[in-house]
Amino acid sequence: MKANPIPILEIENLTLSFGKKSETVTVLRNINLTVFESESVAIVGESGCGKTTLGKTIVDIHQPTAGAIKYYGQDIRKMDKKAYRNYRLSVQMVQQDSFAALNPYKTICHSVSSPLLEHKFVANEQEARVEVARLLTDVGLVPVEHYIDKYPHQLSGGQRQRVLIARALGVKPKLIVADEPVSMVDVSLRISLLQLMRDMNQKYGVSFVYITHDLATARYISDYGQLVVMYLGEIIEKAQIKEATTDPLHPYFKALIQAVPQGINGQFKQVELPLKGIDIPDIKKLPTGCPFHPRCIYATAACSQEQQLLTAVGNREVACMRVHDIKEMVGN
Ligand SMILES: Nc1ncnc2c1ncn2[C@@H]1O[C@H](COP(=O)(O)OP(=O)(O)OP(=O)(O)O)[C@@H](O)[C@H]1O
Repeated sequence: MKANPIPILEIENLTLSFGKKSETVTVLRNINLTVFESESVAIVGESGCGKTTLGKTIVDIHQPTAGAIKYYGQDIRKMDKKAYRNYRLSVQMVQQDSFAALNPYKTICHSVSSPLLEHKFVANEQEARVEVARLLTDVGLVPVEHYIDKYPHQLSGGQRQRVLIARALGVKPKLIVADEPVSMVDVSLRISLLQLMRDMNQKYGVSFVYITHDLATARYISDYGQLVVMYLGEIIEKAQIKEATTDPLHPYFKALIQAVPQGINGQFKQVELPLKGIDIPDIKKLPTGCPFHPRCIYATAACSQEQQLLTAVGNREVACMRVHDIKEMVGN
């Protein structure tokens, strides 16, 4: 952690429900998270745990049912028009599906230059083209003339993701929420895209919130940043990325770490996961007490009745009442 880091975004006691009355589903509960300048935060968890919903809430596509989001200390719901516009430009989202995110009938130059012209980052189309060329170079789409006048279908998935990152960078954001940016990209190209986010983070100091179900990729995005583990709409562990992945504390996070394939002498070892069951409970019918207790090998009767909220354990936060007992039992 850098000395005196400045918070860009503070999410406070955020809850979000979809639907009305009897149909209500609470998808995010009690989320507290601060993202600092130049930090890359990785949000991990199984499918359906609420990662995308949280990402969309950060950019105000979804509005919280309770709680607040602050941008540089100001509640986004209480901002005047100018401050709100600045927040919307400064907090960008890069979606998972690059094909859907780009207009198939517009060239790359058009798609990347539109926000530049709309928000007056450039004076005219000529200037816009120069800036698009600079942005494409920045994200590694060189030589630029091979890409600038192409249509989305003429590029690969990895190249389209680079275009989306270029478009987001054009409006000089402070924070980019990248939702599974590499999941639809060939495995061979994933690391280079993660490296690009890392480079942009280092070159421009842009913070990233990197959403992924693939824990193995989370360690690639930064040396400086938090890892946030979600389970059924809640954060269950929050720690610095490096420390967290070498010493997971929550039993669910321990299982996630063990699920990451580990090659030993070129062979992949089949590991038995420390879970009672692999099925994720339905978010609409949450278990009583700790939501993880039906799958937890360390759960006691108390875990089915009471829920431990996220609590400081050393320099991280964990939502498990048995965390100290488990540490003693497994000896780490
Ligand atoms: N607009 C919506 N209306 C109702 N329910 C929704 C809506 N959007 C998401 N959900 C529900 O919210 C829950 C969390 O979905 P979300 O997409 O945020 O999860 P996720 O962790 O990003 O999953 P994945 O990794 O599969 O994308 C799911 O049960 C989903 O069905």
